[in-house]
Amino acid sequence: MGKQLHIVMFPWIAMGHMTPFLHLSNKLAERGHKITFFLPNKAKQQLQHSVLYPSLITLHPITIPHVHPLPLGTETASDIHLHLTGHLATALDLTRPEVESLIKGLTPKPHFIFYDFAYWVTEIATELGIKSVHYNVVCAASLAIALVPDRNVPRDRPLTMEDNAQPPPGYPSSNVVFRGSEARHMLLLGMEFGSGLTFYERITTAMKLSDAIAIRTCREVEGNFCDYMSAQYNKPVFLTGPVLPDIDDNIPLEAQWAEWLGRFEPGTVLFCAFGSQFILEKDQFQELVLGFEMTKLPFLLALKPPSGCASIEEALPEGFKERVGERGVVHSGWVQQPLILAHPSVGCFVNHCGFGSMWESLMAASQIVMVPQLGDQILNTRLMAEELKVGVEVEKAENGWVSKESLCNTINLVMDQGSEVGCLVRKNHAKWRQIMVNQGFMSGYFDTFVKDLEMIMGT
Ligand SMILES: O=c1ccn([C@@H]2O[C@H](COP(=O)(O)OP(=O)(O)O[C@H]3O[C@H](CO)[C@@H](O)[C@H](O)[C@H]3O)[C@@H](O)[C@H]2O)c(=O)[nH]1
Repeated sequence: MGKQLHIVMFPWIAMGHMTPFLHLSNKLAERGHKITFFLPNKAKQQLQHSVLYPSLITLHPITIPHVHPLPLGTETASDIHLHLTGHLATALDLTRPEVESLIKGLTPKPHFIFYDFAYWVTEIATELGIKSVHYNVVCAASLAIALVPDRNVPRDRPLTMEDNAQPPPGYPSSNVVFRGSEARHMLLLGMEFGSGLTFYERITTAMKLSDAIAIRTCREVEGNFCDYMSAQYNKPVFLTGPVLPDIDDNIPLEAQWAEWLGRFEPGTVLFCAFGSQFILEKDQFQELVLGFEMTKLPFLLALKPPSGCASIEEALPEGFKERVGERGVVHSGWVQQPLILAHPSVGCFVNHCGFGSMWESLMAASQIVMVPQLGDQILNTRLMAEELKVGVEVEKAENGWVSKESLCNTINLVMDQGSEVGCLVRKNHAKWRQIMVNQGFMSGYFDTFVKDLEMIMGT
């Protein structure tokens, strides 16, 4: 090993950001590097068990100041409704004096600060002679389409759908784009996101001020988008690869799922999960579960109760349980997604194509059906369905509604052994999976990433 690096991690205070920053920390610590990770106290309690190298990784709590109108005690995005998130960004900015004094007190002096939303840490870093790396945990395509200097986001008026219809000049794909009313997902760019900045201003400023941009992706899948980012910001773009946590062989799949999945033939069960964030409306939830019922295949759905419902039981359509019997399970708790995907009975993974699930689906053997909800998930889905052609996106109505027929037909399309589309995506997926699971693929990325860091350290 080369020199031991000391790296400060300061991610946006949302689980969807802190978790992948912690996976990255574990990989760096595995190679002997030291990590100081700043995060709110409650998140520290939640994430402590995921620290694999406690002698090298220190989770350091920071105090999130109260900002009106956030509820008292708010510490992370999970504590609040989406529309309040801008105020949480203001609270993040108010941690600056504490963060500054903590960084100044660290020994040995850190070599790097990794951050995403707290653009101002670069000023602290520059003053202390520390390099700053803007680490991105979403796909390069979503950065390239929305968060580059060449995208025009006017300051003097709200964004319109017309502003968003076209990707920025030189954007390298005509497939990985928003279609029709999906452009509404870009309206967020012009909205205030803490301390009087728009979301666009916050993130592009954060990237402009960095010494390097790092992205949790790989060149094979997103090389053209990474090159575009590098040209737009005129700085190096380093890739970490997917950085998926290793499966711990000592922790088996929970007995209830191992037993239930074990009842079915290999490759026949549908598994569905929509990540940690999104909550469906009740009518859409019911329509989707009816779509699974229509397939006549066994299914395990790990879904949150829809909005306005305290439990899954309360949300299920009338007579659903009696009709599907033992063939279908709708579970509202957390399941071990990677272990379920590794089970031989699972034949199809119906998912929202969050960035974590996207990589996990590529590494799994099952067919892939995608029902994206949020902006980056739509672009991930286009990447998978249109560029790599490894899965199929469920067709939606213009208002975003997914009908039971549409879901059922798409599942049948990939599960039917004779279907042309099913064969094509199976073949392409097998090819990509082979690349990803190849010994040395992930570690190769990581070795290069560490070398990249060492290279800019001396500049
Ligand atoms: O019951 C569950 C549900 C999820 N997971 C795991 O949780 C992670 C979920 O991550 P992801 O697929 O990225 O979904 P979200 O948590 O919804 O991701 C948020 O963060 C991502 C970036 O990190 C964005 O791409 C998404 O749009 C955003 O919703 C994955 O590793 C899953 O294996 C489980 O283990 N069990």
